[in-house]
Amino acid sequence: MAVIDLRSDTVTHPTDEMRRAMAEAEVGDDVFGEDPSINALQERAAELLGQEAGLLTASGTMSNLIAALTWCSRGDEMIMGQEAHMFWNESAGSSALAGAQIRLVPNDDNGRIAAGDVAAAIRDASNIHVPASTLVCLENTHNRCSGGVMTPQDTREVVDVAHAAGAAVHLDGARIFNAAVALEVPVAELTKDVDDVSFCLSKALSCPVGSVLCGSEEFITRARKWRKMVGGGMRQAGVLAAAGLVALDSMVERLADDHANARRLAAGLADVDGLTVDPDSIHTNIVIFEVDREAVGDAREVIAALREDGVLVSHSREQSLRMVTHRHISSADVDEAVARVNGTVRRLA
Ligand SMILES: Cc1ncc(COP(=O)(O)O)c(CN[C@H](C(=O)O)[C@H](C)O)c1O
Repeated sequence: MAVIDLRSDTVTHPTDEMRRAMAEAEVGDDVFGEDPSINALQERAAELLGQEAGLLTASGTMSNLIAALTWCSRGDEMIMGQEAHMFWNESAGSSALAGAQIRLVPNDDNGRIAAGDVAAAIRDASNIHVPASTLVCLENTHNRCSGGVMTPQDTREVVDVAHAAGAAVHLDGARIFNAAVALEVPVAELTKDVDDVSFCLSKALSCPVGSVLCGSEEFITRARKWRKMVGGGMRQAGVLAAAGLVALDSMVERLADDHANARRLAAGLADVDGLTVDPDSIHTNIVIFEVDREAVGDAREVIAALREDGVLVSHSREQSLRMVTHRHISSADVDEAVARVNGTVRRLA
């Protein structure tokens, strides 16, 4: 039985076109700024996102950490949503390495944080007891909030409040192209107003490795040094950048297919006794659903049972599981996955 892997869009493999481009990539030593493929990707990414410059990093986690290191001094405070990936899934890097305290504000069901909540969280650093609020972090789309999207207006409202208080805004845009496709807006509409933004090449865009951090020339100059410090300086990594250039050319529009499959998946799961999900809440490629403990069982036991039946899912919160659609998941795979989930749930009930 073929396994249906819905754990994440991080499981995607490079396309044949990417592999050809990787093999033929023009390369150089990127520590000296001499890799033509990396330079082309960084310039292309910055232009697409309405920023001045870009920096290839090894991962979204590295990009987010470099943003914290660049904007924050030790003892500063970073404001972010209580469900932020930077708070839940990055090994406390911003605190451990950047020495910044994290201040949480509520996320709504879509993963948005409210400008009013950010304004209320800004600290009065003139008081000797109080840390300075130097960075506000956004996430679009939102991982733990079912792939929810922030609109350009949502983004500008938070940026205006942060800037009024002298804080910078970092956008964790791991899946920013999913947001742009779902909203049917140019990606720059979602990224041009923030102070820096990272997006992942290695998720739904299907590259084997990497993210690109974009911002002002001055920010990127400082970020490049922090990247070097954390060991992220790379040599002939143009073989990776070449895949990124292919991704930006060929893998963005198709994200709408992943979104349609996610809605199809949610509609199927909604009909399974013991599972709860609202198909109308699915806007991109992430489906988070609730498992009734009494009717079905503990979420982690359900993950194990689904694995036995050939469906791989990931854990989200308490009794919630997550499925993520991507280029290796067809609509037929979605229907087969729902049928298998039905069988598993009946077996456990
Ligand atoms: C919003 C966001 N920002 C940053 C990252 C980190 O990217 P990587 O370090 O995995 O490249 C992720 C990865 N998310 C991964 C996944 O979704 O499977 C896991 C949970 O880390 C992310 O979802």
